[in-house]
Amino acid sequence: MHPLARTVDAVVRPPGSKSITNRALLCAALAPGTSTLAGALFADDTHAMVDAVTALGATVTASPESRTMTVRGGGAPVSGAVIDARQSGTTSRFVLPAAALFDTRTVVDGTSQLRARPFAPVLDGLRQAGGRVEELGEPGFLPVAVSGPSRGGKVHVSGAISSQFLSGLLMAGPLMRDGIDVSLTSALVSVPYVEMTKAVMAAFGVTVHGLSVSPGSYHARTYHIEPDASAASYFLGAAAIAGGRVTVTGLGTGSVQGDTRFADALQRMGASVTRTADSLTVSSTGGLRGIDIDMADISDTAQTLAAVAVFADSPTRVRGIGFIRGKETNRVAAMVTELQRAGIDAVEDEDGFTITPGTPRPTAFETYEDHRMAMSLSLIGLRTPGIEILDPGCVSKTYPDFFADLDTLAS
Ligand SMILES: O=C(O)C1=C[C@@H](OP(=O)(O)O)[C@@H](O)[C@H](O)C1
Ligand SMILES: C=C(OP(=O)(O)O)C(=O)O
Repeated sequence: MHPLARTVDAVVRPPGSKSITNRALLCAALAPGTSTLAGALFADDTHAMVDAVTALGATVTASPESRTMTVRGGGAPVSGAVIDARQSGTTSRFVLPAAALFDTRTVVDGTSQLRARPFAPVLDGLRQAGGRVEELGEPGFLPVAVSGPSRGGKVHVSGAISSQFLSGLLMAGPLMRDGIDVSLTSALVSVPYVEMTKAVMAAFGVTVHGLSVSPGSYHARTYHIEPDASAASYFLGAAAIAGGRVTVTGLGTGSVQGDTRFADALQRMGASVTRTADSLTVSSTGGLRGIDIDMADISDTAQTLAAVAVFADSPTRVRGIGFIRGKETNRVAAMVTELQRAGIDAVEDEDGFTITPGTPRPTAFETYEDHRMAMSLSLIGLRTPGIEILDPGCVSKTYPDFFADLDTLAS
């Protein structure tokens, strides 16, 4: 990577939201009729979901050039379906309850990385809802076989390690005989993602009251997907690090993505933020200060903030994100280890990390098969010479063209 020669002044539009694309694919697959998803993300995680809903009986026609997916929904899985969710948490956690709507047996599996991530809360929830669950490996982990039909009703689920379990149960809920009524047994992390689930379900004709949904049906429709706000965090972070201005289009004040709040964190650090109905702009003249911030709601942007924190003039403490140790990698340990590798004083805390600003030395960063390690650490290369990102191809999980788009900041 080469540091930027000057401040940035760019307008970018990241690809479609992974989280919205995967929710819309599932809701469309459960809706009789044909839906059109415009602005969809084409990346490993959404390809995994396309394959998953196809195994559940949907027909998906994808057109990468026009960023459109057409979904004929309302089908049923063939007997003995095996779904490979690859590295995708959303795909795996969302399709398990959907597969358990049907009386056929479906196996859900993934890469060794996904096999190491937790699944117990959604499996417990499914059992309470009357689904049959067989853990084919270690209890609480993939691979898992499910069958139904789940009758639904009252279920108690932990929200402490992921909100995806709750989102998956809610999306299958209207097709359960008794609907579903979820009670949380702990505080919920990643709360805005549950609001997003409700918003996408509502768009496909299903209303969730609190965490309760009555029996009903989804309705096919044309649905427009916003650009990905987590992906946008790298460009907004770049404006803070390099100075200058970046506008992200398509992420307006009405966005359903909590990660747009990353801009508020940058504002607290001293950047300026402007929001319009269709855009989000961060500008900075330098002089960032460290902050103390709870990122439990927006944890996919914690690594981005860590990269920005390196260039502030006082330490940054990120709290509330202990649960990101169970993501693609142990993100708390990985970020601290890599910043230390660059000579930065970074310390792991029980619920996050503390980063003291410094001057990074030239470093080849390990990325741990974690797209967000690669994308966030690349921001350090915007200011520091001699930064190399190892295994850069891991960004294909959510953003295959990331490095090409990052290069546009230099033009
Ligand atoms: O529901 C979703 O689309 C997501 C929820 C979050 O996960 P957790 O709820 O596991 O924190 C987030 O990290 C992930 O990238 C996408
Ligand atoms: C945690 C992530 O993804 P998932 O849980 O969907 O695999 C992510 O994209 O940062």
